[in-house]
Amino acid sequence: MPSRAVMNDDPLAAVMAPPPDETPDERAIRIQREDEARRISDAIDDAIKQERVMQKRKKVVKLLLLGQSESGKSTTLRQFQRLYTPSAFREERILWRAVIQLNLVRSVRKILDAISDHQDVILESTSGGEDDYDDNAPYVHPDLHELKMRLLPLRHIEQLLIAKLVPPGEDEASGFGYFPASVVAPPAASSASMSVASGSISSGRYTHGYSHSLSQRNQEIFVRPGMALKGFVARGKGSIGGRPSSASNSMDGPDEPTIVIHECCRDIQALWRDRSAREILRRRKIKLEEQSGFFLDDLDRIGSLRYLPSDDDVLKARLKTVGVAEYIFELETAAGRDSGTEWRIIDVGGSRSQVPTWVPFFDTVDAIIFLAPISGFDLALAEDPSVNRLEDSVLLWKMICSNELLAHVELVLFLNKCDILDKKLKSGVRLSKYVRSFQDRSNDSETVQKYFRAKFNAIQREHSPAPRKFYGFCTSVTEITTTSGILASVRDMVLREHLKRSRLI
Ligand SMILES: Nc1nc2c(ncn2[C@@H]2O[C@H](COP(=O)(O)OP(=O)(O)OP(=O)(O)O)[C@@H](O)[C@H]2O)c(=O)[nH]1
Ligand SMILES: [Mg+2]
Repeated sequence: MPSRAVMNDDPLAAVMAPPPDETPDERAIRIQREDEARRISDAIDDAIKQERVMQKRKKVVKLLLLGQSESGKSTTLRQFQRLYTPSAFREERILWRAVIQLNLVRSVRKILDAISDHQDVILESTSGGEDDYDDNAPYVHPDLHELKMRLLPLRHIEQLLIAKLVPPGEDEASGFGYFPASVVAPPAASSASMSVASGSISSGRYTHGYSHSLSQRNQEIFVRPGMALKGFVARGKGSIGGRPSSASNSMDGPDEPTIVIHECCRDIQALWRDRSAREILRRRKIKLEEQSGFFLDDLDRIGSLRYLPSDDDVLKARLKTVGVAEYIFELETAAGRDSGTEWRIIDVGGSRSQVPTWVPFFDTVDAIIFLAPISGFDLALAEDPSVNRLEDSVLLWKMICSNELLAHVELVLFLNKCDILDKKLKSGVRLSKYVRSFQDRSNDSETVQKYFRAKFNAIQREHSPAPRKFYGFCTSVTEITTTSGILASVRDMVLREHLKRSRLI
């Protein structure tokens, strides 16, 4: 037994030492307590060891979502969450209300701005003409100016919603101007495999001269992963990319935006149905219904004081991503060979300035889902009106296919927004006007999808450093049923290839 003097050198031993006047009974109780503490401590150590072993055994699959801005990356992530962590998705639906309200209010403002810039059309009014809207839509309001005045409170609501969603001091949104979806970009040099026409764009359709002030007034609201102030929070585990925070979105009762939107509902409806307003939009080539975050046809629901976003609403909401974020999914609905797999899905911002931020993830991913929105063949990039969206997608696809770091990474192509493509083609827009190499093929959705699939496949074959399989899907990722099936196939394929690779290693 160490002497008292030696023990005093060790302050811990001094504290732990039994009291000098301990009785035999006290000693027995103390020893019993110490044994119990040791048993608990050993159990904790064992649990930690077991956890480490589990971590080592756990399959981690990394999936990267790539594609230009508005291609549908974050929507695909939301679909993934809806499918595999449904309770988290359901819980978060209410948090999207403010985003959807802002999307709605912005659509209203686009109409009001267009009206302000086109007084002449209001005075002319409209009778007949080549309407591409519902002919039964009543000419509701004889005085659009009066309507505009009545909708003024929405300006304040827009500011309120922005303040609610964007953290203070975050002013980068000003760098992202809105650009009308009907704008046609003059394509730059045609891409090698798919020539995008340049000469066929009539000056009438090339309308990107849309007033500068208007584009500034329509900055897109974005979410920066990791923004944890009062705006958006990109939580890790099981949470969704670009999800709004709950801080100011309680179900306690209708908040100010909900009340004001409810009160303005009839006037918004009148504005949206008004023939003069529709004529102005038509002349300006503004097709709100084809733009992201279009909710004007859902006013009855969204204008309700008790509005709770549906799954479809959450998938249709538009919230731009800036930056990169990794989301960890432990699948709630895991089954069979999926159990124990941890999915890490990386969502990136797709606008041009953000492409360099993708690269650091290239050497650790198992698979990439690349989204090419093929409905954008007649549109310009929001961030660069001189670049055609389809051409930009082709160039990005080529860049990804040819990248040496990705030579052995599985590439899955989503030719996305097929629903919009279908509507566009049915409305009479001819693909051959924009994509010359399409020539005189039939202008129907099926032929067009087949054509794009073949072109993107050819690019992959030509540019991949090593041969690889082509996984190409025609998708509309806002649609629930079709997307569920496709994501299940992708999940199985990625997992299968991942397992094969781990066995090889
Ligand atoms: N109709 C239709 N809309 C879609 C489709 N895919 C995405 N969208 C909508 O398009 C908008 C843009 O989609 P996002 O998922 O935000 O696009 P993103 O690629 O994440 O864009 P960034 O964050 O800017 O890089 C959203 O309002 C979506 O609801 C589709 O297949 N069909
Ligand atoms: Mg996004």
